[in-house]
Amino acid sequence: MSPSRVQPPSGVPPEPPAGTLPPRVQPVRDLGTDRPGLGEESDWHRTAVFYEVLLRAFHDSDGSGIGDLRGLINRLDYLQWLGVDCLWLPPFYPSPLRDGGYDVSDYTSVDEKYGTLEDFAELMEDAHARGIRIIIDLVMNHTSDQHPWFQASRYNPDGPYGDFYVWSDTTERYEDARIIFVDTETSNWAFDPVRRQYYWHRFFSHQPDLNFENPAVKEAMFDVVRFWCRTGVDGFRLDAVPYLYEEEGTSCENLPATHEFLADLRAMVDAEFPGTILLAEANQWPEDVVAYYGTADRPECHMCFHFPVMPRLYYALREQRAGAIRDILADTPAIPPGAQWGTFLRNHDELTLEMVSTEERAAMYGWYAEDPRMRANVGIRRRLAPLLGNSRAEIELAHALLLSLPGSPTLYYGDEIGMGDNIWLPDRDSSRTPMQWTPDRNAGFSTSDPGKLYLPVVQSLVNHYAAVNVEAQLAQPTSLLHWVRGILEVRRRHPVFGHGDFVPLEVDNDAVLAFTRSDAYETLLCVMNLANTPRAATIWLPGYAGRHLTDVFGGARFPAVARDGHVSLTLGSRDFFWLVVSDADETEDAPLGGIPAEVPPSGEEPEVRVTTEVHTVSPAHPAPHGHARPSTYVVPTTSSAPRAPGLPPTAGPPSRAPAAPAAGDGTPAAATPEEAGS
Ligand SMILES: OC[C@H]1O[C@H](O[C@H]2O[C@H](CO)[C@@H](O)[C@H](O)[C@H]2O)[C@H](O)[C@@H](O)[C@@H]1O
Ligand SMILES: [Ca+2]
Repeated sequence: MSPSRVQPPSGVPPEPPAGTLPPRVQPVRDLGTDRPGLGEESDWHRTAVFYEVLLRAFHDSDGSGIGDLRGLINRLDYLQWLGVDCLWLPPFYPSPLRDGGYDVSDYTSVDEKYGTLEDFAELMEDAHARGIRIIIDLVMNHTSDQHPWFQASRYNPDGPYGDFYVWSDTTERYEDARIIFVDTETSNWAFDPVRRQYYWHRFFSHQPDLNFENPAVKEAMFDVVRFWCRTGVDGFRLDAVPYLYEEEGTSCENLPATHEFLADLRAMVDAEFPGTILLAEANQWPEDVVAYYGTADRPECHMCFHFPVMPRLYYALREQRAGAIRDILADTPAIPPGAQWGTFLRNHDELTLEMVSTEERAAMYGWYAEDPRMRANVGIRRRLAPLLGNSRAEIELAHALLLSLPGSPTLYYGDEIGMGDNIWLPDRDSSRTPMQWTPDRNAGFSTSDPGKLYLPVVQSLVNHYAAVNVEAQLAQPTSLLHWVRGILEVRRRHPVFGHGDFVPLEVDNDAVLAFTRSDAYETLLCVMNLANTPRAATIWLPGYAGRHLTDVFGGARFPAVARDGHVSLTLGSRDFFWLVVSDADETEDAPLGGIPAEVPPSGEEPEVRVTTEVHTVSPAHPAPHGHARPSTYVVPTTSSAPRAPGLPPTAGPPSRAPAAPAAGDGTPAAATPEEAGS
């Protein structure tokens, strides 16, 4: 069938001149070859803590009811105070917003609802000035059906965009490809009445897939990447990356052509914008995901999200056994040097259950989605705190797992205060509601009329914004917010969590997960009780006989590893330990990974101090292989953050809560965001 030509109705973007590339792939202003940013440190992503922040949900600066770039700029002090290293911004491009912005209608602009490209440049500058990096979402697989490329493709099949999408006269192609959005879609093909052909779409029918077989599509996408690199972004989350190419007789996922394209993209980025990272969103099994790291000769992505481990953290908590976590990590192949996993507890999508067995999925629906309204596609559309029954112990344990297992963690905005969700909203909007800053109107997110908000603030009985908000938690020293900030600080002092080896340990109790993280400078023993009752466990640490164990949070000394290599510990309900493993002859005064804590022989709680001074540290924590920690390093601290009067006191470290350590003079170590002027 030859496609018939139909004239575009008024309102359809004009056809670009034949033979030219799309008009919006050149930078609006040329930022030159000097790329603004934090420099080209190649390894930062391996120790970074990421924070996913939805622009429209974070802070509304102008009372429009929609969060915006200036709002985020205003809240950078909060994020610096919290201690995150890199923001991930989901799409903020012009979009009909039928899929939260993942339906892009212009790749090289900012949607005017959020601000301007100049605002974006200011965000980059201000974030970098605070030592915070930014990666942005790159939605390559598909566009919105409103994108000028698609409109041109529909109306002029013989024009320059005629072959930009995957068109077919029949739906009997690629029949082995599954449907991903099973709640709404019945086919991966949709009929276009203008071109009178079907177009391919892996997601919503309003998101036609681009045709990567067309070299012009590849070039156009490279130019999009160049455009944003010139603004100084530190990297890209590559959305839905397994689906770029299609091939008859396959699942149309993870195809060799997709890997070839990614290797070419990486080569371009390395050559033209070194230091820019690529993070793959490939919701696949580990053996398929590791292919997205590429090979030494043809590297692809620096990071890949580890989708299968995420649901197993939740599974293990309800099953009260560590086996699911141990097994999936055992099935996870090694990754190349310099590469890193991306881990997370929640994100802007449903808690996907694609990477669990049918039996595990059924169990998780039973445990976590008792109301069918809580389900979406193959997953659960709820936030972290309500998923875990708002149990502080479970939320802490989930974070302890996230922050100590291999990978660089991503936090989802609002989870640091235990924000709730709203299952009465459609689709994944249930967990995309406005950030809760204060107990005031619109939770301090916006000054607009409440009815004008892009989504209502959460007003559920348990998670009402009047109770769950940043201001209240800043004022409460034992709040979840202070706890999260504290544990991020502790993690930062132990880069071994980012790049150390992971070794699972033998334990005599199924509820207890134990492993070591080791690098050339230190070894940490991590022990977690997944059960909601106390457990005693004997852990085998071959090679560590006689070593001392010291709690990283408070510096308390634990019984040493026995001569036969075992250690016996008792853990409370949902309890965990992070313990420094040190040589027997290392002294009582050994600093704990950057916190100059003193460990009194009596076993009293030590006083914990943080300063900005350069400390000279004895080689206190040699790794098992005998390497010494560098003798001098700067203790990281946020105490130099801007201050203002009215700081609510932060607590000294409670027994299990790694709250923000106090400064040496006894004053709280860091300013609140309010003090910092946000
Ligand atoms: O752009 C379409 C979608 O792309 C991402 O989807 C991913 O999330 C899906 C669940 O919502 C998941 O099943 C799929 O495997 C992923 O690629 C993006 O994160 C979504 O928000 C978006 O709708
Ligand atoms: Ca595709």
